[in-house]
Amino acid sequence: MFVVPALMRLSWSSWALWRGRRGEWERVPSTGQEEAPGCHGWHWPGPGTSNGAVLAKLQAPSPGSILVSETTDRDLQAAGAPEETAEPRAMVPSRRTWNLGATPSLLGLWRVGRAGEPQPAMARPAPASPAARPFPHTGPGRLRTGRGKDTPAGGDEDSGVHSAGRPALAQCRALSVDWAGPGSPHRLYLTVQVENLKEKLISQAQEVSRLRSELGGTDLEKHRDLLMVENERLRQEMRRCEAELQELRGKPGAACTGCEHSQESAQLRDKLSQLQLEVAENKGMLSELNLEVQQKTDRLAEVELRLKDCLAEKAQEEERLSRRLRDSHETIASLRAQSPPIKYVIKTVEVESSKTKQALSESQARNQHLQEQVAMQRQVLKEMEQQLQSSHQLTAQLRAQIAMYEAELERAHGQMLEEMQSLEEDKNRAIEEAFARAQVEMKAVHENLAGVRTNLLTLQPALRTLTNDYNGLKRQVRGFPLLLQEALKSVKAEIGQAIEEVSSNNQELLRKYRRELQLRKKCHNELVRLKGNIRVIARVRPVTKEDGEGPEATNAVTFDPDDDSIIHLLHKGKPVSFELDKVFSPRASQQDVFQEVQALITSCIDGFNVCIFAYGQTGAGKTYTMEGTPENPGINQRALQLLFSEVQEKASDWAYTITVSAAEIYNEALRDLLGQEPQEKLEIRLCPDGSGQLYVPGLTEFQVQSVDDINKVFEFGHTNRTTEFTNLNEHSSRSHALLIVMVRGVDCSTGLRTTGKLNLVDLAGSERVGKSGAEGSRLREAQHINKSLSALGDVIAALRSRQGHVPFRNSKLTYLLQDSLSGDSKTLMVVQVSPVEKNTSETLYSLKFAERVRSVELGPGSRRAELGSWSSQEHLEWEPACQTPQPAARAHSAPGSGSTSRPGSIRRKLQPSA
Ligand SMILES: Nc1ncnc2c1ncn2[C@@H]1O[C@H](COP(=O)(O)OP(=O)(O)OP(=O)(O)O)[C@@H](O)[C@H]1O
Repeated sequence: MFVVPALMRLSWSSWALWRGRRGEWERVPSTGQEEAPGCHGWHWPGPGTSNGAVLAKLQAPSPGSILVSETTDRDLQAAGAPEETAEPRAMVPSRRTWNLGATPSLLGLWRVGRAGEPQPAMARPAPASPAARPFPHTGPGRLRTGRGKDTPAGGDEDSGVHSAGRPALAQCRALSVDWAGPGSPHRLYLTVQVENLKEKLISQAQEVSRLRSELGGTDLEKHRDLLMVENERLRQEMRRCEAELQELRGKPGAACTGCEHSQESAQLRDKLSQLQLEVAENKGMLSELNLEVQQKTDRLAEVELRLKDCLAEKAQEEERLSRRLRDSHETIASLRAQSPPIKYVIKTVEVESSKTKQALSESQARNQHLQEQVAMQRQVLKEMEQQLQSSHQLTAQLRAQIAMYEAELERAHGQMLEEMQSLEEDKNRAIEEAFARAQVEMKAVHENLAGVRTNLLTLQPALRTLTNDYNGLKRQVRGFPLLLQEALKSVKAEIGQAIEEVSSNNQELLRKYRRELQLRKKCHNELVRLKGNIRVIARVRPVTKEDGEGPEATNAVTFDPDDDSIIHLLHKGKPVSFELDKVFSPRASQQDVFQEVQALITSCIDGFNVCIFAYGQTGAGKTYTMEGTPENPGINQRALQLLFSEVQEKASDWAYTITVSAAEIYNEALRDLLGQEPQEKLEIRLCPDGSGQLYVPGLTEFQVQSVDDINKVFEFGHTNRTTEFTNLNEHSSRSHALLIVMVRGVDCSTGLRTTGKLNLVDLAGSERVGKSGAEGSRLREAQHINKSLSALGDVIAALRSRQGHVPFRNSKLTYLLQDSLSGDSKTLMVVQVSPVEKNTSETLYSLKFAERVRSVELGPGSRRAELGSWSSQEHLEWEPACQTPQPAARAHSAPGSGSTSRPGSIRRKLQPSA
């Protein structure tokens, strides 16, 4: 880059030096239209020259007049070759800015003005603006020597110059007589040649710089950088592909033939194809770049060759010039040697004119001056040679740099090739892997396809069969409505028949069910009957704090561990045994007692009347057994609970209604415990419908649906009793309390109605108050109690002896319980026993009464004998004959055997009294 300015400086300085030394060069003003813009005329203002003599000087040049123009050697060549062209057309400077259409004439171009007298015709207007100037750096008055990169107007400047040949020496001779003079055309020609060479050097340097800039630094490096960036991108892309491949390899079942992997494989194939395309593009770009580099290299070599040629030509030209110079010197010497004619001439001239002598002396001086100039020019030439040498060195350096750049380019190219090779290998490897994987997947797909084909082949017969079946079914479907109608008809007939059968079966089953129900009832009834329609059980309460302490509070009751129907009583030191249906010790729970009762509850639901009453002296535990406590309820509560649960179990077939009434008999007066007026005495009457049923007008009846309702009823009755009597405990001991439960059922399927009545009776205390000498109200109470209890005994005795007349009306109690003590009714008497010594007399009488009741039922033969009427105190005053405890026979012993089976039985003891 620094070559061109250096050369330009060198060129300009040489001209400036030349002019500065001479101080005689002046610019020729541009003149007229013959001179194109940019043509600067310079003339040598020799003495005695005129405008009109310019052409004559050119045609017959004389010393002191010269034109230096910014022309090429071709211009000068054309100018110095009048024999070749009639008009000096080639004098037109070969700049493109010249108007080549207007061919200047020698007269216009080679006009020489006198010093200090510029010719208007030769004046050339200055460029309008710096931009209009072909070389802006060259101002007016400055000699412009560089041609720059301006294209020659003819387009064949270089070739034209060299091919057409430079002006021959003969031509120069023809143009100038004084070849050796300082202003001779020959010297001018040489000077111009030197300038042309300089220009060529500058041009070559510029060309070299341009090539260097084109080849080395900028574009190639940029391209190389671009390629490196592209390579880096391709590397990253390849690494990413490798990572993806690695990831695909790492995935389990990556070789499977799933759609996802196929898609990934396709994507990879696409990427690979893209990479291949990019590699191909890069290859193409690289080849283009290589081609360009090769072209640039060729051009560089061509320029170098041209430079060499120029140098060679320059050397030849210098040699030729030196040869010419020598020839000129020799010619001058030979001319000088030809002294006679010269002397003759001189003498002639001296003779002819002193003026000529003067001109000769001036010419000699001028010749001397030209010689000095030639010497100076030689010096300049030497300097220029040195400069040329330095430019050679620069050229060598540039070549070295170019070589270095080429090496670097080669290295980059090699690297790029290596990277391309590496990328190619990676690409091939990836392609191979992808291809292998694709092959595996394709193989699996083929296998699947083969399997599918096999299945298809095997399915085809099945498909045919199915098609046949389908067609058959289609035909069947077409006829299906008819078939359906027929089938429906037959099915309807079958269903009707089945319904009839089922209906008849149901009727039969219903009949059987009813029969079975009746049978069950009968069996149950028979079971109860076998157990005894009147069953007697005893329950001994435990010793309580109320019994006190001491000998009177000792236990006088014992039990047979092997027979739960025997109870032993130690009375006045003598043991007395009694046999009942069951004896419960003090350890027996309420549930144990209730288990003996629950069969009667079932009978009540079946439509039987049931009567359960507790008998015993005051404080023996009657109320506890019947009512119990809230925490441990007695027979009443449990019976009703069982009643509700049984009713709910049968709710699907039976609709039951349960009603409850509560009454009290005190001193033979019947009172409603649930009524609004509990003090009102009620009467027992026969139903007016003639059914023989009894009813109590005014007795309140509550319908209950749950145990809670029952509890409310009990609470209400208890409240009535409390309100009526201040000493409830005392009163309750002297009255009979009755809970009357009516169970009415309807068979939902048959409409059969059943009615069962459950009487739960807590009798008054049975102690012998009358024998103890009680008086007044106590006596009256005792009499009523004894009367009612005796009446109960009479009724029971009459029932078990199956007498035609049962004295129910002897007391309010038996009268009210009439329907529950007759017929198929079931009766259970619970004899409550106090275990302590002080109550043994009352216990003895209670047990006697119970045993009598039970024994009366047994033995039909003795029944009649026992059916005599009991006096009101008889059951209390009877003394057992058997003092020794004996095992008693069961209630269901064979009739007639009872009197003989057990010597100590009540019946036998009763016989004498009968
Ligand atoms: N089996 C038993 N277990 C525990 N305590 C009992 C038992 N039987 C009765 N008792 C208790 O004995 C006492 C008297 O009982 P209860 O009032 O039931 O006798 P009662 O025969 O009904 O008397 P009354 O004729 O005066 O009504 C009560 O405190 C009762 O709790």
